[in-house]
Order: sequence, then C-alpha cells, then structure tokens
Amino acid sequence: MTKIAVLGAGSWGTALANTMAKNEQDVTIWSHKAEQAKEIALKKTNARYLPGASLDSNLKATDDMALAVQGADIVLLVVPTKAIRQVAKQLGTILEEKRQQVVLAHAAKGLEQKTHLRISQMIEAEIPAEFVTGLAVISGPSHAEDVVKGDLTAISIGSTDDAAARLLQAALANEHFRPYTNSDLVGSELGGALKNIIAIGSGMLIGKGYGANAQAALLTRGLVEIREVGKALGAEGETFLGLAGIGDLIVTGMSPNSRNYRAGVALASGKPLAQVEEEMGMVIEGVNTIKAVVDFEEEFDLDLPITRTLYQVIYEGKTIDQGINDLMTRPLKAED
Ligand SMILES: NC(=O)C1=CN([C@@H]2O[C@H](COP(=O)(O)OP(=O)(O)OC[C@H]3O[C@@H](n4cnc5c(N)ncnc54)[C@H](OP(=O)(O)O)[C@@H]3O)[C@@H](O)[C@H]2O)C=CC1
Ligand SMILES: O=C(CO)COP(=O)(O)O
Repeated sequence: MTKIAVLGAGSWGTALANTMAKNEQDVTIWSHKAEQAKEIALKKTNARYLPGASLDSNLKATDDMALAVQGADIVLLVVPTKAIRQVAKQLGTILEEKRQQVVLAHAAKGLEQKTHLRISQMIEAEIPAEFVTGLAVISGPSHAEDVVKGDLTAISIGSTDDAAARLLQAALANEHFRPYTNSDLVGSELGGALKNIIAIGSGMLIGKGYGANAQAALLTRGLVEIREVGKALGAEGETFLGLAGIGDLIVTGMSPNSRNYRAGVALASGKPLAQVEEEMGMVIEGVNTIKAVVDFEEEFDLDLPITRTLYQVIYEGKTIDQGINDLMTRPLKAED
C-alpha cells in the first residue's frame, strides 16, 4: 500500500484522492478549510465541488498539512495554478523540518502569471531538491465529475523519473482509470495548460450557434498553435498527439463539463468575464494562461492567430463576430 497526501480539495483533488482511496491506497486529502476537511472525513462528500458524489470510506481528510504529509510516499498538489507556489512553499517547510523525502506530483493545468513558469518549475523553486525523489505531472482528458462516476478514463503521467511515474501509475490504475506514463514532463504540462485557451474559443463558437465543422477547425488549428508554443518551450512535438495533447483538447473543447468551454459559452452570451468567473465558482485556468501565451508569440517569434484573437476578444473588447471574421479572412496559406 502506498501512502499518499493530496493537497487541494476542489473537484480534481477530491476525484484523484477518491480514485486512489478506492484502490485501497492510504490516502489523506488536505483542505485549507477545516469545515471542508470535516465534511470529507465524516460525511464522505464534497458537496461544493462534487455535488452528489459519494466518496470512498477509506478516504481520510484533514486541514493540517503536516499531518496529511506525515509518512507519505507521494505528495500530489492539486490546487489552481495561482495557489501552487503558496502551497508548495508550505509543503517545502514541512519536508525540511521532518527531513522527509517524497515523490512529488501535481495535476494543475496553467502557467504562473508574470513569470510564465510551468507548475513544476514553481514547485522546484519552492521545494529543495534533496527532499524530492521524483517529480511527475498528471495530465490528459479527465473531468473530475466523470471520474467519480466511474466513466472510463485514460490519463498520462509525465516524468523524467520512470520509477516515480510508475509508483503513481500503480496507485491510480483500476478497471475504469488507465494511466499511461511518458517521459515528456514539459509537453505533458503544456498540453494541459494550453488546451484551456482553445476550449474557451470552442465554447464561444457553440455559444454563437456554430456547429461541428467550426469546432473541428478550431481544435485542429488550435492544436498547431499548442504544438508550436510547446516546442518553443522545450516539449516534444509528438506529445501533443497523445492524451496530454489532442486527448485533453477534445474533452475540454467538446464537453460541457469543462469550465473553460462553459466560460466561452457564457462570454458569447455577452456576460462580462468577472461575472462569468463569479458564477462559475471554480477555477477557469485558460483566462489567465492566455496572458502568458500571447507574450510567447513575440518572445519566440511564433504565429498564433487563434490565441491572439481570443486574447483580443477576452481582454481588448473585440467582438467574437469580428474575431471570427478576422480569422476566416486572413491571407490564404498552405496547411502547416
Ligand atoms: N476539475 C477537473 O476536472 C480537472 C482540473 N484540473 C486542474 O486541477 C487544478 C485544480 O482544479 P480544480 O480542483 O478543478 O479546482 P476547483 O476550482 O474545483 O477547486 C480548487 C480548490 O483549491 C482550493 N484552493 C484555492 N486556493 C488555495 C490555497 N491558496 N491553498 C489551498 N487550497 C486552495 C479551493 O479552496 P476554496 O474552496 O477555499 O476556494 C478548492 O478546494 C486546476 O489547475 C485545473 O485546471 C485538471 C484536470 C481535471
Ligand atoms: O482539464 C480538464 C479535463 O481534462 C478540466 O478542464 P476544465 O478546467 O476546463 O474543466
């Protein structure tokens, strides 16, 4: 049995912790809110983030991070990107005090604001390497709501440390949930972060009444932009043809369970971004990630027309109709 601490009790942290608890691993989930930790520990529910779900009776919960981490083999961070650095710092202090070594993993999909760092880069900056025996990212097509219902799901675990990836793979795997390992941590992180931007665009198209042709065009040309940014940042192009690339782009760009997709639909109805975020009540990572990615266009001399247009629509007042027209009437070119 592997002992696992999951830091973050939103929809995805709870779904992953629940999967491993069902697999009879020794899992403790940490919430920064005492009430929520109590609800998960005693009632085995997380009504705010996974309404209707009955969590496994083996799942433990606490609001004391040191207690959750005590004796853990794996620590998995699953908070929104904007909270990663703070949680990693807190974890680093605990590991240092205890002189404890762990396999570290995260399942967040974003880039840090201003620094544009990937999640694992923030974690490495906050947790001394001597306490980390391996670092992995959980990525791929996986809506929390569907995972807790037992829908069939395949994900990818990206790590340059095969032993770490395989430990996590074994803890997560069951007949409904199939994790694959891959060695491209950078690509796995970027596939997960960048598809959220395109998913917002996909929701906008549906909100505007367009159909499957439009979605297929956006997702396919969006994948080209994701791959170009990924390669510029050191990812392998092939990764974007796998679960962390096209796989996650399909599920996020087509499913109403995606918060990013739903945000696109809501923006297309004319709601301002602040209202869309407020009403969602959960993280919409793509609206922040896009700010980093538009900067990459200039920094790496890339051509990212979809990303740029979405940025103009979300932040610079361009209408969706104008954005679509701009994209459709660009100079004709070869597909590349
Ligand atoms: N949901 C999904 O299906 C999937 C999500 N992901 C990714 O996982 C990451 C987490 O998303 P998700 O679980 O969905 O997010 P949610 O919005 O569902 O939940 C976020 C959780 O993080 C907590 N939190 C926020 N700030 C802090 C902090 N500073 N310290 C501790 N806890 C904090 C929130 O607490 P509070 O209630 O107090 O705000 C809440 O419990 C994101 O990067 C997302 O892209 C990846 C794959 C699937
Ligand atoms: O990453 C996800 C599914 O793989 C979740 O996407 P959303 O954050 O858009 O809900």
